[in-house]
Amino acid sequence: MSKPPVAPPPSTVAGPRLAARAVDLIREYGTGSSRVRALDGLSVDLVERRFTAVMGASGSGKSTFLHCLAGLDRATSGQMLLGGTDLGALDDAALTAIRRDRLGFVFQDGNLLPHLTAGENIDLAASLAGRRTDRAWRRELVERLGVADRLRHLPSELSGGQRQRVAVVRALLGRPDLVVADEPTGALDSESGAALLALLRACVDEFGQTVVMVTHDPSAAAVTDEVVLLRDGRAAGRVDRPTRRTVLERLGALATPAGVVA
Ligand SMILES: Nc1ncnc2c1ncn2[C@@H]1O[C@H](COP(=O)(O)OP(=O)(O)OP(=O)(O)O)[C@@H](O)[C@H]1O
Repeated sequence: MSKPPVAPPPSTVAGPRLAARAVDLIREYGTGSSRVRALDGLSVDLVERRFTAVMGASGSGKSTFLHCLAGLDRATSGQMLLGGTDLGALDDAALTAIRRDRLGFVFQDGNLLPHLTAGENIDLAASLAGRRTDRAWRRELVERLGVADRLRHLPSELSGGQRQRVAVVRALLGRPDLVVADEPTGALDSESGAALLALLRACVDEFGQTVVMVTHDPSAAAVTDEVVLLRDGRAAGRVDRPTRRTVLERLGALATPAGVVA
């Protein structure tokens, strides 16, 4: 007896392999009259081994999407697929395991634990997971990000930009398949921002990782392979091989009512 056809998981669909796919994602916060729909039927494909920027006006749902993508938040409905795994179908323990094994997340504010030194923050995930740290890779990361001399300091003794860079080391140390970064250059001066973007670029080009980054900065977006635009919690087009100029144009068009391009 022949089995009914089963849809292939996204990572085996012909064409570029997908690192992740959002399907009709809805995320609501609050109830009743205070209910906010942060994501309103968002569908997005994220191609593996590509550097993707997520852009859109303030409040368009970028951070909410990133949190769903990284398994830090659950959608109200719709699917968030990581490879072939539907994150919404996982219990908390399985979700934690995926975050630990496959994801690196850089938060807007660094999100370091205040009572641990920068170095201890960097090593915490590996030691909790009982994993051995790749010392050479750790040394390369702290040097490339310019925090080698700050590792014995508490987060409160670091600048915002240093905290951000320590958080990047922490996120990249385990060589996760998917690196998710929420405005990683937001707190950095232009030189540190450029070094960080070059490192994220290297994650894709040299190490075969997938990077997804929320940014408001068209120059940062120009370092990526592709920009996904959001508007009012929905997909509002993409910019392939973006330049600062094409990104600015598309963001400008998005700001007008007729500007949504599928
Ligand atoms: N925890 C929450 N509780 C209630 N509303 C929320 C929550 N998180 C986000 N929102 C709302 O959802 C919408 C989308 O927010 P989100 O932070 O995803 O947007 P964003 O595009 O990342 O914005 P920004 O560029 O300003 O960071 C906004 O209207 C926001 O106020």
